[in-house]
Formats: sequence, C-alpha cells, structure tokens
Amino acid sequence: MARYEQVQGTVALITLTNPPVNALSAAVRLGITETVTRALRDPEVKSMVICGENGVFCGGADIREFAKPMSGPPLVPMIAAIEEGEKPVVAAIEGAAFGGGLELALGCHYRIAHSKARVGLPEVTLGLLPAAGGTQRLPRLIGLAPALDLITTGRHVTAQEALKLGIVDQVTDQSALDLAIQFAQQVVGQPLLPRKLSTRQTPCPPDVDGLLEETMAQVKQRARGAMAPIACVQAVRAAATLPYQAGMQKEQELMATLFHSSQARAMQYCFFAQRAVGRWSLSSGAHSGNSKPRPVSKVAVIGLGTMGRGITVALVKAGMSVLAVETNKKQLEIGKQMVSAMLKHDAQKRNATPRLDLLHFTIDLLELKNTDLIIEAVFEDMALKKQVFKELSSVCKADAFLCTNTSGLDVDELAAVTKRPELVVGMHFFAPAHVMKLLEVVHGSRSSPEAVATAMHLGKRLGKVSVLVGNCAGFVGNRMLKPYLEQANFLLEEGATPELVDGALEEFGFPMGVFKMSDLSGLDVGWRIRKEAGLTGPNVDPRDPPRRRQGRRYSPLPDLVCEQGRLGQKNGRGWYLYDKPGGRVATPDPSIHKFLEEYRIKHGISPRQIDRQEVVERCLFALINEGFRSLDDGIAAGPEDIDMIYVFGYGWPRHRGGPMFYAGMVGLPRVLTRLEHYRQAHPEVPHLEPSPLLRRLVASGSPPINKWRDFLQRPHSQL
Ligand SMILES: CC(C)(COP(=O)(O)OP(=O)(O)OC[C@H]1O[C@@H](n2cnc3c(N)ncnc32)[C@H](O)[C@@H]1OP(=O)(O)O)[C@@H](O)C(=O)NCCC(=O)NCCSC(=O)/C=C/CCCCCCCCCCCCC(=O)O
Repeated sequence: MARYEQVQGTVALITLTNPPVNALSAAVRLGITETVTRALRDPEVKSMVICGENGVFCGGADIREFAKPMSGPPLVPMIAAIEEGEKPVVAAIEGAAFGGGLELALGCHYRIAHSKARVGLPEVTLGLLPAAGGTQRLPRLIGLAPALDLITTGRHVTAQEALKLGIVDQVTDQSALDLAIQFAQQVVGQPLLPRKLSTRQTPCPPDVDGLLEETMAQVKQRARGAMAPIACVQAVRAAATLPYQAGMQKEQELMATLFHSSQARAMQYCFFAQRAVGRWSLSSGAHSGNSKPRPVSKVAVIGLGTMGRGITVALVKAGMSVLAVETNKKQLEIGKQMVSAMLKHDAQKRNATPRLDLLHFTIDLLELKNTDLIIEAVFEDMALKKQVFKELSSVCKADAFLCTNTSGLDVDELAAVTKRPELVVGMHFFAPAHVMKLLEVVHGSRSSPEAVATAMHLGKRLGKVSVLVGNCAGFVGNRMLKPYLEQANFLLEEGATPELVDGALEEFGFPMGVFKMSDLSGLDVGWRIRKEAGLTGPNVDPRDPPRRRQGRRYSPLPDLVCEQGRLGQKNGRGWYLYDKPGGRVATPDPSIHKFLEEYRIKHGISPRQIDRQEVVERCLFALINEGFRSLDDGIAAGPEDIDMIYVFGYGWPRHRGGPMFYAGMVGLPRVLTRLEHYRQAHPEVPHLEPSPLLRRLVASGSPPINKWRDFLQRPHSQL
C-alpha cells in the first residue's frame, strides 16, 4: 500500500496508495515502514519524498480500524523512524493532509503544499487527540497559541494559512510533487537536526500559564461536556512544559482514555453517518447511485422574509446566480438591503469580495420563465403557498423544479395544485439558512427521483448536510420535537421552572435548553400553529377541559404566556427576561415563577420536586420514542438520518451521537423501561407509550444500531 520508486537518480519516491483518501491503514503503515527502511539503507538514495496517490496526500489514520483490534506497525515509531533517519524527507502535500496524515508530514523534515491543499488535525472532532506526535510536534513548529487553536478546534487550514503559520515551507500552484522532488535534491547535505521537530523547544508567550488557563476555560465552555478538547489542551500543555519524550508519554496516556470512550464512538459514528445520509434510496428502486441530478444554473427564491433572505445568501455564497422575488417594491427594497448587508458582512469576515453581481431582484413573476429551480419561501401558510404554487406552475418553464421551504406543511397538497407534481419537493432549511448545516429534503409521494437528486445535490453545493425524509406533519425533525416540547411544558405544570429544564438539557450538551430555544424562535410561531390546529383560540372544542385537547393531556402554558404579550427574544420577554427587545442575555423572570405558581393553584396541581434526570429522560426519551415511530413509518430511512438531522439541525451534542445512537448507548431496555414507567405515571400522554419498534428491538436482544433496519415493519422505507 505504499509504492517505491527511485526518481532523478537519488530520490526515493514513496507514494501512499489507499484510495480514496490514502488513510493510514495497517497495510499502508507497513508499506511506509518497509519503503522508508529500504530508502535509508540504499546508499544510492540521498533523500526521500512522500506523497499520496490521486492528488490526496493522506486523510489520516483509518477510522474504520479504530473499532477493531490494533494490528500492523504503530504510527508513532513509524513517524519517529522518518524523523530520526539521516536522509532528508520531504512531504509533497496535495489535496489534504489531515490527522495522522499531517502528523506523518510533521515527521518529515520539509513540507511542500499545493495551493489548493488543506491541512489540519481534526482528531478532536472524532473524540480523540492527535496521538501520533501531533500534540508535541505542531506546537514546537508553530508555537503554543496557534497550535492550541488548531488542535482544540480541529479546523482545516488552507495552504496559504499553513504557509503563514509555518506549517509548510513552500506553496505552489504547479505540481507539489515535482517541486518536492526538486527540493529534496537541493537540501541534501544541509544540516538535518534543526529540521527535526522533536529536538526543538515550543515557542511560548511570556505568560504560558495564563494562556493555558484562558484556553482551558474557553475550551471547557465550548466543549459542552465533550472530553476530547480538554484532553487536547492538556496534551499541548505538555509540549510547553515537558521534554519531548515525556510529552509523548502524556499524549499516549490521554489518548488511551479517549480512545475507548463512548464519546469517541459517538463522534466516529457521526463521521460515517454524515456520509451515509448522502446515499439515499427510494422504495421505487431509485437511489443516489442511479438517479442523476439535473444541472441547475438559474435559481429563484420567492419571498424575502427571514428564511428567503438566508436561502438567497446561501445560494450566492455557493456562487449561484439568484433571482429574488417579492410581492411589492417596498418589500423588495427591504429584502435587497438586508441580503446585500448579510453578504457584505459575511465577505468582510472572510476577507473576500461580496458577490452582489450574482443577485437580481424583481416583483414580476414573469421573469421566472427561464429559471431552472424555484425555492418558494413565503410565510408558513398553506393557502398562501398554494396560491404561489399555482402561479409558479403557470409562469415557470414546464421542466422547472418547484421547491417549497416549509418546516412541516404537506408537500403533496402543494404538489397537487401544480401541473407537474413530479417536479415538486420540499426543502426544509433551518434558520439562519445561510449558517445552519442541515437541509431536510422532503420526498412527496409523486416527487421524481430526478427532483430528489437535484434537491439533494443543490443542498450539497450549498455545503449542507442534506437528509432525505418522507412527507408527514413536521417531517422528521419537527415531528420528534413535538413530544419533547410537550414534556417540557408538562414538567413546568408539575413543579419545574424554565431554568431547571433548560439547565438539565444544557448540562446534557445542548447549546440551549428548550425554553431558551423557544424564546429565540419566537413564541408566536408555535402559538399560530396551535391555533390552526384547533388546540387554542376560537376553534377549541368547548367541551374540552382547560388541560385536555383532542382526547389527550394538553398544557395551555405556552398559549397563556403568549396571551400576556410575551413573544420571546424579539420583544424582550418570553420564558425569560432579556436585556432589551432582540437581546440575547436571558435572566430568570420572577413573574414567570409567580405565574406558574398561580397556574398550579388554579388547576389544583401540587408541585413536586423534579430532578435533572427526570427532565432528561422525559424530554429526550419521548423524542427518541417518536424517532422510533418515524423509522417504523418509513418517514426516516434509517437511524443515521435521524441522528444527523438532530446533530446538524437541533444542536444535539455530537459527542452523544444523535438521539438514536444515544438510545443505543443508554441501552434500549433502559429506554423502554423508563418510558413504561413514565407512561404508567402519565397515562393521559400517548407519546410516552413505547413504540412497537422499540419493543421489537428489545424483544430481539437489542441489536446494534446498524441492524435496526432489519426490524422495521416495512422492509423498505416509505420514501
Ligand atoms: C477531506 C477528506 C479527506 C476527503 O473529503 P471528500 O473528498 O469529501 O471525501 P469523503 O466523502 O469525506 O471521503 C471519501 C471516503 O473516504 C472515507 N474516509 C475519509 N477519511 C477516512 C479515514 N481517515 N479513515 C477511513 N475512511 C475515511 C469516507 O468515509 C468516505 O467513504 P464512504 O463514502 O463513507 O464509504 C475527508 O474524507 C475527511 O475529512 N476525512 C477525515 C479526516 C480525519 O478526520 N482524519 C483524522 C483521522 S484520525 C487520525 O488520523 C488519528 C491519528 C492519531 C493516531 C491514532 C493512532 C491510534 C493509536 C491508538 C492508541 C490507542 C490506545 C489504546 C490503549 C489500550 O488499548 O490500552
């Protein structure tokens, strides 16, 4: 798995050959070990170049091997042998040098990169740390502060930034390999010792302890319970405070703890799940491998409200020309100002020029006649959306795709008003649409494979993780959110406060708890949906008692909060108080506590002590239970789809793998037992009734998550 050639007479060229990313599998490590030994022994060879096949240097250690017993030569001594050898070794970095790939390059004496290459140590995103010497060599090469940044965030660095930081010695627009071979010949005879990073001292600022403490505090806050970033700081600290060998020892000790942790398993599961959700399939037999997306060059966005603006910005940032449509000149002007400002702000942050030239604005729907794909992003109202779709169906060219940005409305109902239901799909963007990574692509019952492929491909062009889901109220993400929100409200009725519930969920790892999230989204959004559903407002069945609706327990608390004019962050008052309208700093509000007390008295509820475990179990197990139902109904194709929706769309902590993975980690029998317990305590809450799929899985011995598909009531998803 490593090819050996002798080029230019004296240069040994070692090529890693493990497509697609030349991961350092046991066979590759063996190949490198053997070829380096051969080159060191061959008197004709004066220097070496290491490169990767197919324009990629190396994607790092082979992540698939982490779940198996270790075999083959370990990385640390392999890299040490390269560094310690007395012949100069040059890494020719094309494509990517990530993780163990960059650590291999750091063991080489010189690094030449192609201008389009990227480097980084992303191990932290896999629940690990760079344990092939990366935590010790990188700080010695670029200094303590930049190394802490790169290692604790795992961020990818462009070749240009790598050059500035001193990670690479030269960058070229031509062939990095050719330059490396030339370079390898030139450096023969030059002193090697200064190029051996293990012999250097880490460049540190005067107040090392201060920097390390400050970094640790920031990292702990950002980590939300993840262990790896903290271990990364501890390992890099060793590079600043200990001799190299002692630092290596520390690196290994910290890695040993992380390597077998459930967090590492969860994050590595996420790595593969993220890639797996891109491989969609339909029950018709169409799948991502046999359904081609149609090229899309002209895109239009209808409606420049919050969602439409974000979608427009996302499209322009992806280099696409966008026609943005509003109903009147005033709205159009406001939208234009906002979109331009957002693009300028974004470009400023990236030190780039905003592509305002890609933007076109109109109030004339007839201008859509040449557009390939239209994303409707008007207000979430079925009657309005139907009217827009009817108009689009008549003005757009016959083969244009019509997509609706909706968070839960029936895509089939919309498709039915058009003359081309097969070209209609849902695209559920998440706010802010130019920032959030998730896109739910909704397959209507008549959507063609080409329409699905095109929407999925467009999502990828926008840099989104696109997940194909079936058409039902709320699709996958919002459908599962309903029982979660419901449980949170019930907990308030029973004695909890918003800050108790949010505190438990934040301690679990969510960036914000359910009540802070509701305040952020705007409390009137759910209020309107509940009114439309006849759960509150004039359409409520007058025979329903105050805390029952449509035959089940209902909490009117959120409606009552809205009736008090508390709409969330936007007007500075919601479940919390905010410093100002639009402010983000939430403080507990005594008047909410008083309101809850009065509510309980009014409804004869004796408040009880509620602990954090109950909050987590009631909210999250109810959500997970609905996940099992979505799987069994065929609305979600697999547990990975649900998990990626929650990780990328709802802030589920990545180190817990997503709700379905978490259920497996907790143990399906425990999830079932706790749901049964809560169902018994709250017989009037059907969402707590354990789903038949969960029961079947437990009855079958709780198989691992990759076997759950075999237990679905439908052999193929309904998609
Ligand atoms: C940017 C990429 C490289 C390429 O991106 P792209 O072109 O878009 O392609 P992808 O779709 O992402 O990938 C294509 C397929 O390749 C698969 N892939 C990618 N990378 C890897 C990999 N590193 N390993 C395996 N497979 C990989 C990917 O899944 C795709 O296949 P499929 O479609 O899913 O089938 C991009 O791929 C990328 O970013 N890759 C990952 C980069 C990364 O994170 N690298 C870091 C890896 S971890 C690492 O390097 C760690 C090094 C430290 C040394 C560890 C040594 C182990 C020591 C053990 C010590 C244990 C102590 C125990 C003690 C005791 O037991 O007592």
